[in-house]
This record gives sequence, structure tokens and C-alpha cells, in this order.
Amino acid sequence: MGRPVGYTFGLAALVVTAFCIRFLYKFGSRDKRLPPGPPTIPILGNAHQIPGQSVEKKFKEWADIYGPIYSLKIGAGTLIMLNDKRTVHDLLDKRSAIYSERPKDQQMMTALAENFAFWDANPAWRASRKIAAHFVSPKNLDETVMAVQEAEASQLMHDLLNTPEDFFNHVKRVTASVASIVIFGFRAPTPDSFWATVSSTPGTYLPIEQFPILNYIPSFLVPSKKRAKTCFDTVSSIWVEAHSQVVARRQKGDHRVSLGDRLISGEMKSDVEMSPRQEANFIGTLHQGAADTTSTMVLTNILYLAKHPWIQKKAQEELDRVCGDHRAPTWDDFKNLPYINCIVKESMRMRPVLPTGVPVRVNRDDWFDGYLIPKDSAVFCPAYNIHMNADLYPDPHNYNPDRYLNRPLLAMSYAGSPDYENRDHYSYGAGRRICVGIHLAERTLWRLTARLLWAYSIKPELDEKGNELEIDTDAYDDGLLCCPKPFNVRFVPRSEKHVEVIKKDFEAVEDYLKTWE
Ligand code: HEM
Repeated sequence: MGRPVGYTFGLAALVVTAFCIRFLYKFGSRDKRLPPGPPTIPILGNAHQIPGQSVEKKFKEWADIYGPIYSLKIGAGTLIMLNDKRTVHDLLDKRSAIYSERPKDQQMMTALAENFAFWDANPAWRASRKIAAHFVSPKNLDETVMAVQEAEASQLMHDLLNTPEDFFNHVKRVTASVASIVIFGFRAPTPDSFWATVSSTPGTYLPIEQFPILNYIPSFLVPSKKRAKTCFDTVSSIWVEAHSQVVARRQKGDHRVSLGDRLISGEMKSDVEMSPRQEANFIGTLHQGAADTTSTMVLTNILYLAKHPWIQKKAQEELDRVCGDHRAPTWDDFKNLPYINCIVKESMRMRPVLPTGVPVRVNRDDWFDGYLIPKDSAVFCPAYNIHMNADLYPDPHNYNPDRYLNRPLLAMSYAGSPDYENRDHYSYGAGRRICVGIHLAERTLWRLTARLLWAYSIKPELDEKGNELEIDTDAYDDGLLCCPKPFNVRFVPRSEKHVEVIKKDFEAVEDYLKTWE
């Protein structure tokens, strides 16, 4: 005889309920085979423990508890954090063939659809990366744009002489201008010029990949979906405008040595065909990667130098020995001014612009140190965790450029070396996706730091009684980039002779700079 319908229905409901409870309980939980990590709760996993601010400090706290590799669960997603030199080298450098995709993220993919920094390691990414790497190679930079980059540094020194209180804007202008020259063949003469202000970001959005149920919310209830599309349109229209200005200039017969010029003329060709809009977004991506990151690092340098006058003195003794007071340093002095390089490295270690790094996605299941790294995990090289590890950098919270005295080379020499234990820092990332603009960034940072220290003593602001105000090296914005909050310092020229040279240097390049406008 068959069972009553009510009984069968009840049993089915019980099974479904049990299944749902088990599913919800398991959703967000950590598979036992994963690297360790903080306890999870159903559904959210660790999402509720991730703070909205200073997230890098929380990541570091967990690194202190769970060691060189740990995992976090965000709903269905897995984050893997690599906290020492060996784990980064073994996974991101040595196994880069599988650790080079970018995490899948629908809304980022809409907002940044033609930004190759967020593409998987596909043929189009390879083609873009190849051109970019070739164009911002040391050889090309030193052969084609060295003179104008030195001239830009001369303008910065002059701007600081005239309106030192405006130094944030001067620094932002010069780094944007340096990038614009290389990428578009145009410079930004003032902080409000078109070439100094191009940039936009998508803002916050729903974590759909980690919580797929969010996909079922109707689009009209999710403003971030619309925002992602608007972001793409806005950014794209800026780069298309920038690209068309290069085309228009060339049509007037004014051909320059920028990447844009070479692509438009066909002198350089992508292995994967690009439409004019894609070409515009490709070079725009480089500008976006270059401008704010570099200015942020220069501002960090200024902040930390103002706080540590004895470091300035040490650098200035070296500068005086090599350049005297009759000429400013140039890139040709790099080998003779090793302490400037130490200062650049130490600022990058103390305050990496992207403290948690930019994650890659592993494209298949992998095993490391007995742990499972599941396919599609987002794998982080959080520079802050590594840089604040006292075993790797003794007394890590102390700003001490001397720790780099025995590492006189530029960052790429260490990042590309198999001797991973000797690596200087991780502020440019690691593996196949390491910052493609590293050579340009290193040159700009060194040049500007050397010039600043040669020309000025950077001093704290004075209060109304003439006492120096305290410099707060912890006052940083909590945005996408780790940038110092607005602060005040004084740029005191080192002598009358230095002032004379600053003025003369600028006079000598003023007309030449105009040819790049
Ligand atoms: C101080 C200055 C800079 C810092 C700190 C910096 C930092 C970084 C970091 C951390 C990444 C992610 C690397 C990874 O995924 O492991 C990155 C990627 C990138 N950077 Fe930079 N960057 C700087 C300057 C530049 C410059 C000057 C350019 C352009 C000329 C540039 C263009 C890019 C691009 C296009 C990517 C994406 C690379 C890819 O996904 O293949 N960056 N940068």
C-alpha cells in the first residue's frame, strides 16, 4: 500500500530543508585542504571580518597568526594571501603559467572592459603587454625621452621655488606630464591642463562572483551595474579624445616619439588587431597606471623626508660630493648617488601605493606545501604583509633607507632575479603581471627625489610661534591608492647658488618644453 501523500510531502520538505541548511552551512566555509585562516561563518565566510578601512593591517594581523600562506573565504570565493618571499617566488614567479589571469568580476569587466591590466592572460593581453614593455623599456626611455623628462624635473624645481605651498599639484602635474609625453607626445604645462587631469574609477559594486544569488537582483535595483557602464563610457571617451588629439597633431605634420605616435603611424603594431577605440583605451590604460601611482610615491617621499631630516642630510652630503652646488643631478649620476635609490626603495617599502597588491587568478587546482589552491582563487601578493615582516625587514616600522645600502640596483633587477631572498620590495607586484611601467616609474622617482634633495631642504610647517609642527606619517587616505592626506611642508632652497641654478635650468628648457605642448 502506498504511503499517504502528506507523509511523502513532509519527507521531501525535510530533505530539501536539510539540504538547504547543509548548503547554507557549507557555503562560505573553508575546505579542510585549503591553507589555514580565520574561522568562517555560514554564507559570509570571512567577509564580515574584512574591515572597510586599513584592510592591509587586518591582512597583516592574520599573516602573523597563520604564517606565510593563509586563506579567506568570501561566500563562494577563495582568497589566498602570500606573505613571504618564498611563497611569492614559488607561486607567482615560478608557476606564472597558471598564476597570471585576473579574477573574474562582471562589473569590473564592464567598467574596465578595454583596460588590459584587468584582462586574463589571453592573446590580446600578451599583445598589449608586449608593446608596452617594449616602449617603456630602459633603452627606449633613455634614448627617446630622457631630455624632456629631465626638463620636466627642472620645471618642478622652478614651480616649487615660486609656489611651494602648491606642491601637491606640482607633483601631480609633473608625473602626469611625464607619462603623457611618453604615451601621447603631449605635456601638461599646468595642473589643470587636459593632460594632467585624465582619470576615473568605477567605485564600489556588488560582489556577484562571491555571492551569485546577487545576480538575480533586477538590474534596475543595482545602481553599480549602471555605474560600471557609465565608468567605461566616461573613461573611454577621455582616451578617445586624447587619441584623436594625437591623430590631429600628426595630420598637421607634427610627428613625435610617443607610443601613440608609433601606433598611429604603424611603426609599432599589435599582434592582435585593435580598433581605434581599443588603441585609445590601451594607451589610456598605461597613462592611468602611470600618473597617480608615481605622484603618490613622490608625495610619500616628501612626507617621510620631512619627518627624517638626518636622512636628507646624508643624501645631501652625497649630492654635494658628486654635483656640488653648480649643477643639479641627472639620470647619468645614478651610479654615483646610491643613497637616492635607497630612499626611493625605503619609501616604497614603508608605504606601497597598492598595499594589498592586485590579485591574480589561478587557472587550475594547484597544490603548495600540502595545501590546495583551488582553481579560480584570487591570489594576493600583499606588499604590506611582506614589507612589515620583521624576519625579512628588521625593525620594519622604522624608516631606514640604510637597509638598502647593499642593494644598489633598480627594482626590476631584483624582481627578475632567481635570488628571491635578496629582493628589495614588492610594491610593483610579482610574476608575469608585475608592473609593466616599472622602468619609467623608477626613473621618474629617482630623478625627482634626487632633484628635490639637491635643491631643497624639506622642513615641517611652522606654527604662529615659529615652532615646527609635528609631521604625521600615519595620515594616509584609505582609497584605492595609499596616498598621504594633504600635509604642509616648507621647501627651503639650500643656498642662493642653488636658486640661481634652478632658475637657469628652467630658463634653458622653457622653450624646449613648449615644443611638447
Ligand atoms: C610608483 C609607480 C608605480 C607603482 C607603485 C605601480 C604598481 C603596480 C602594481 C602593484 C601593479 C600590479 C602588479 C601585479 O599584478 O602583480 C601594476 C600593474 C600595472 N602597472 Fe604599475 N605601478 C607604477 C607605475 C606605473 C607606470 C609608470 C605605468 C605605465 C607606464 C604602469 C602601468 C601598469 C600597468 C599597465 C599594469 C598592469 C600590468 C598587467 O596587468 O599586465 N604602472 N603596477
